[in-house]
Amino acid sequence: MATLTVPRPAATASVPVGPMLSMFDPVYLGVDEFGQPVYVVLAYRNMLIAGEPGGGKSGLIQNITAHAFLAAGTRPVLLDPKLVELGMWADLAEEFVGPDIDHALVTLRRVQQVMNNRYAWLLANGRRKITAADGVTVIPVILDELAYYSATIGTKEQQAEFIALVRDIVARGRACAIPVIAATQRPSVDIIPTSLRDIFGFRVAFRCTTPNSSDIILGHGWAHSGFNAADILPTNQGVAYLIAEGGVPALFKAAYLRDDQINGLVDHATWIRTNHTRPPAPASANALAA
Ligand SMILES: Nc1ncnc2c1ncn2[C@@H]1O[C@H](COP(=O)(O)OP(=O)(O)OP(=O)(O)O)[C@@H](O)[C@H]1O
Repeated sequence: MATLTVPRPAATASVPVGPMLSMFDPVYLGVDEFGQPVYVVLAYRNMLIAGEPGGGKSGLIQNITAHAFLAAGTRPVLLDPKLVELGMWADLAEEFVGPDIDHALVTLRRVQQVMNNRYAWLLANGRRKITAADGVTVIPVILDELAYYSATIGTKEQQAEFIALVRDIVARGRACAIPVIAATQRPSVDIIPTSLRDIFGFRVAFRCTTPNSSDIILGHGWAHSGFNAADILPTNQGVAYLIAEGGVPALFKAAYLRDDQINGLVDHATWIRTNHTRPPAPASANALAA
């Protein structure tokens, strides 16, 4: 049974930064109701994040993305139809997919192939899962707005293939260091059927409009037992329920990175990953915005 890791570090404990971080380390998400830090280990678990627009999903995704890029031995794959939520990391990503279903499908097929290769390697070595000691890169697949690819753009066949690929990577990726972190602002059964929801080891419910949507994320019956994301005030952005497989939902407030802080982290990650500083924005981009 997975449980939330909420360590209480000594006052003198230092924060691991830069190349010492690993995707096998606990990822900092924010603080719980008692002001204690909330960490989760994502190398072997997938995370589903859902809630109404403006609740704070992208803020949480940003924390996880920053950890992924500051960690050594990761090749994050990003899918962001809005472009701007994860776009600042695009140059460092293994692949960055915008609002393009063909690109999304090609990318996920590639990830699936890597996953199949890793399973073949595990089988050949009589092993069942990849560990940090194997030195294999972790490929976090970070997806901001699942519903865009599964219900908004593309043909029915493309949407179905997209969902089948996500489902397969969520189901099999965790043993071979390919965790999926997926967000959606549409917590409804057509977007998150129970069979898909239940294979996400961690689920996060930001404010929802109804107790039913809250249950679609956390699991049936939690709203009735008092764990109801519809009770989170709209003004309390960043607050969410987190449930780990087999556990009980717990309220927490996600840490929030401002744009200038994200840019500072991108600069730092660029330096540690490429040994170069980040080039300034092209003049053409500035002209477009004028
Ligand atoms: N953890 C947080 N602490 C404080 N403020 C937050 C936090 N998370 C989000 N906010 C505020 O709420 C706004 C919306 O957050 P965010 O973009 O993350 O929501 P979202 O759920 O991703 O919305 P959408 O579905 O439209 O993308 C932010 O611009 C910020 O002002």
